[in-house]
Amino acid sequence: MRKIVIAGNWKMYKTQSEAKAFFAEFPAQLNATAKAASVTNQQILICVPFTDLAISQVVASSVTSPSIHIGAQNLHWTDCGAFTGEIAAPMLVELGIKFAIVGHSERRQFFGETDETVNKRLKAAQKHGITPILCVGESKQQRDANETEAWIFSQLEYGLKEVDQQNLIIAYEPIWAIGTGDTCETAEANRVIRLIRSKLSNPDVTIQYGGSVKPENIDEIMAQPEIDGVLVGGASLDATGFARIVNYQSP
Ligand SMILES: O=C[C@H](O)COP(=O)(O)O
Repeated sequence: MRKIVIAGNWKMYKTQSEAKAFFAEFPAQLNATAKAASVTNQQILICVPFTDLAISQVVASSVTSPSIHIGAQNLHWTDCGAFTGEIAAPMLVELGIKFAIVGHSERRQFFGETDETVNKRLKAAQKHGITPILCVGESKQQRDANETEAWIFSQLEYGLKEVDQQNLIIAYEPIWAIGTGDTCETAEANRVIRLIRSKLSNPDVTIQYGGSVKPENIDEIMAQPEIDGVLVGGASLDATGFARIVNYQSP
C-alpha cells in the first residue's frame, strides 16, 4: 500500500533558534484540526539544514501525536573521508535521521550533481537504512520542447541503477514550478507521476509532487489519484501554513 508523505524542505532557511520557534508552534497548529492523527497511512517529514538537524530531531521526537520525522537535504556516498562541506550517512544515523532528499534540482543546477552522483548517494542512504527522496523534473525549455518524458525517464534509468525500490520515495518537481508560484496543472502532474510509476518495478513507491505547493492548492493536488504526497519548499517555513498543508482536506 502506498504511503502518503507530506514533506517540507526548508532549503537554506532557519537558524537553530528559528527552527526551535517553528517546532514550538507547529504541533499545536497540527492538532488544531486533528486530521493528521487520524490518518494512519500518512507521514509528516521536515528536511532541515544540517545545522538544525540535531535540535529538530530532539524537539520533533518529543511530539508523538502525530509523529513528525526529520530529514536531511543531502548526504555523501562514502561513510567518511576528505570531502570538505559534505555530510556522511553515519553522521545522520547517529542523530536518528531516517530520511534524506537526494538529487534536488538545486543541487543538480548549482552544485554539479549528476545522475551518477545521485545514484551513489541513493545507494549510500539505503545502505544505512535512510529512505532517500529522489527528485526528478524537467526545465521549462525541456517541457516546451516536448522532452519532459524522455528527460525524466533518463533521470530514473540512471539514477535508479541497482537502487532498492522497497525503500524509496520519488518527488516529481518540474523545475519551472519551483518557487515561482506557477504550480503545474494538477492533472498534468498526475499524468507525469503515472508515467514515472510505469517505469518502476515496485508499484508501491510513494511519489510526491513538488513546486509551489501552498495551503490554497493542496486539496486539489492531493485529490489526484497518482499523487502520494508533496515536497514543499517555501510554504513549509510557516507553521500555520504547513499545518494546513499536512491537514489537507480529502475530497
Ligand atoms: O523541495 C521543494 C521544492 O523545490 C519546491 O519548492 P517551492 O515549494 O518553494 O516551490
